[in-house]
Amino acid sequence: MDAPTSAKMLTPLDDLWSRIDSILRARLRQDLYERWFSPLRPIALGDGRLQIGAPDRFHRDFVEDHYRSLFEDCVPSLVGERIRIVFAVDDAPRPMPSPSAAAPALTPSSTPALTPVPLPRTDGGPIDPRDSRPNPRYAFDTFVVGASNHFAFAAAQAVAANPGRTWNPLFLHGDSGLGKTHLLHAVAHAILEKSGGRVAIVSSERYTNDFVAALSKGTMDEFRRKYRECSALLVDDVQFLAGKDKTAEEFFHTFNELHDHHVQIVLSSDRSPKELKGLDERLCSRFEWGMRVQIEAPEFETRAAILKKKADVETIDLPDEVTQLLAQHIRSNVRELEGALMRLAAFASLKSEPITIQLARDVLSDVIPPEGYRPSIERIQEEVAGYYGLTVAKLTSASREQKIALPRQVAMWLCRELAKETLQSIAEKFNKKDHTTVISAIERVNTLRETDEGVKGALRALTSKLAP
Ligand SMILES: Nc1ncnc2c1ncn2[C@@H]1O[C@H](COP(=O)(O)OP(=O)(O)OP(=O)(O)O)[C@@H](O)[C@H]1O
Repeated sequence: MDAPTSAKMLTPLDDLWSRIDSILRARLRQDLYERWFSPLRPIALGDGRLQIGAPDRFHRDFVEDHYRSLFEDCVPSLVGERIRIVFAVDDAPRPMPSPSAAAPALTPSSTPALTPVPLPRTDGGPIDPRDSRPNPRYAFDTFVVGASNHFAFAAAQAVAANPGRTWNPLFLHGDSGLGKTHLLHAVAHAILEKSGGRVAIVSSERYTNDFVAALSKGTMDEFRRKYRECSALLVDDVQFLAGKDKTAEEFFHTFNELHDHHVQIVLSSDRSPKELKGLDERLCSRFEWGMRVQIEAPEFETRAAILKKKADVETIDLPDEVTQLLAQHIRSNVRELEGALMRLAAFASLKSEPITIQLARDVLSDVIPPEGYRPSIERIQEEVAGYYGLTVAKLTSASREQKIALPRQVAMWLCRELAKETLQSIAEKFNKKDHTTVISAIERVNTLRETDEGVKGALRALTSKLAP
């Protein structure tokens, strides 16, 4: 981490940062520290928050995803109060560390009062060409392929091998944290390697911000050059274009121009084009012109393989039984799976202990339930009611309306599967006289979970919430 430049004139921010730095430097493995923490620096302290700058957005996202809890654990004890940690991109040139900036001793009593310092401007600035660079960590060879994502992987590789000619656009969709961004960046790398030039890879939020900035500064020509003069355009999370009519219209014209010139377009979204509400139909129908592929939540073996690969890359010594424990309990989001691994590795490093089942259970108690844990029927009823926007009273009523009957059947199925309750006790908690209703509910859900996307999604989301 960049050290403050003068020990004599330490501001509260510099002083706090020196303390955080010396804790992390002293306790973390050196390679971990050098790689992720040394490039960070403090930006501002005040109004109950500490803002930390990372050199680019990949670095920021990684530290935010994986190490936020480390800061949340150590900073409040240094300042003696609750404090919010905010990560931002801060790529201004960094001063050389000064040898006089040795960290002060770590005595809580010498922690200075927190004097607010001005926060940096957040109003944009010139378009940074580096925004369009793909993240080097997201490549095809770091992506683990399994049944849940092999179509998406194959489509991404096909598009990268023959950009603009195979499927244009390629539209990847699926729940959060399942690897859509990873594949987008992998395609961008491969196209850059193959044909050079410039690829424009951007989140739809960034695209929107750039568009708004260009409008207000009168730099539309520059904006259009950025997004139209490229060998591929890859836009992440296009669902955020919904409701932003002017931006979506500009994107529509960009899409048409690139498509007409056989420039590859790759898009990702958390839902399919048909489900994109609030977005011009002409645009949504264009999203279906090429290939649309859904990425599903990875199955157990893929989750375990992802953990193994990640541990290899980060040189983390991860025993098989801990891999299995994590893969068994963290099911629906690879980002959370990776986050758990990194949190575990950081704590093992801080405590100078090897990674064991016990350490995993201690550190990850929020995502790994105690052995033998089963949710109660009441908890299942609450979660199911919340998921479907009902009250528990409605869920357990005698109503036969489909919008209540289906959630009730889902809840009964979960009570049997997760809570392992008897048919009779489930019937009682749903105000049914006998258990034949429960049997029919379970049979219906068993059929629907094979055929109905809505039920499949509900069971996945509810299971991961109730039995993490
Ligand atoms: N199959 C996989 N193999 C290796 N890493 C994966 C895989 N799937 C996801 N990841 C990793 O999980 C993390 C989250 O993935 P990513 O950001 O691509 O998800 P996403 O689908 O774009 O999520 P969101 O919709 O929230 O943006 C990344 O670090 C990514 O490298």
